[in-house]
Amino acid sequence: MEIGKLLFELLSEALGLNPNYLNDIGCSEGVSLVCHYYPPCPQPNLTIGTSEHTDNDFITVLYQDHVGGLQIRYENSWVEVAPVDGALVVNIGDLMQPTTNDKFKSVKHRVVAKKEGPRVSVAGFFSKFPLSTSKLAPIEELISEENPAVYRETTIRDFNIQFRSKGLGTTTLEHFKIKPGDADA
Ligand SMILES: O=C(O)CCC(=O)C(=O)O
Ligand SMILES: [Fe+2]
Repeated sequence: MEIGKLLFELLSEALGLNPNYLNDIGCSEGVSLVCHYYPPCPQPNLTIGTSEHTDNDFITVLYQDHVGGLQIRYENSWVEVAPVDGALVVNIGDLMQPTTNDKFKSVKHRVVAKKEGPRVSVAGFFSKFPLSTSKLAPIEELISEENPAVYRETTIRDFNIQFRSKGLGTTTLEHFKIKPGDADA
């Protein structure tokens, strides 16, 4: 929780906002921990550890052990995120896009299967209570005539319902994007 709060302060500053902004709107309100255990795989080329996806949260603080296998999508290729002893990986999640009007984009990632192992990782997902009816919309200070809102207003609850109806690896964000003609409707 402490690391998350500090990260949200830094991210607020990077957006040109008051350092408390993202914490005040509840980005660090809750964290859920998911522990993964990847057994050694005799034929890694036939399967995948965790399939390609973006996380359904504001940010993820991830611990991975020394085995490796985490990859992020960068400029149309998969890039290894090599384990660094004592380091945590921080990923931007989907909820950050409607919040920052696409200033921070969620990162696509996956975990490949390996002959070595087992591999253990612990992901801390910073979000709000899944059924929270609190507003999910671009921060007003980040919207202007030159930067109009990319997403329509929704709630954390409705975003999660949409996410769960489609499943991991799909783009929930597309559903909440403002499309040409929406304003006339
Ligand atoms: O095991 C990992 O390193 C990543 C797991 C992951 O992407 C997730 O839990 O969302
Ligand atoms: Fe993930």
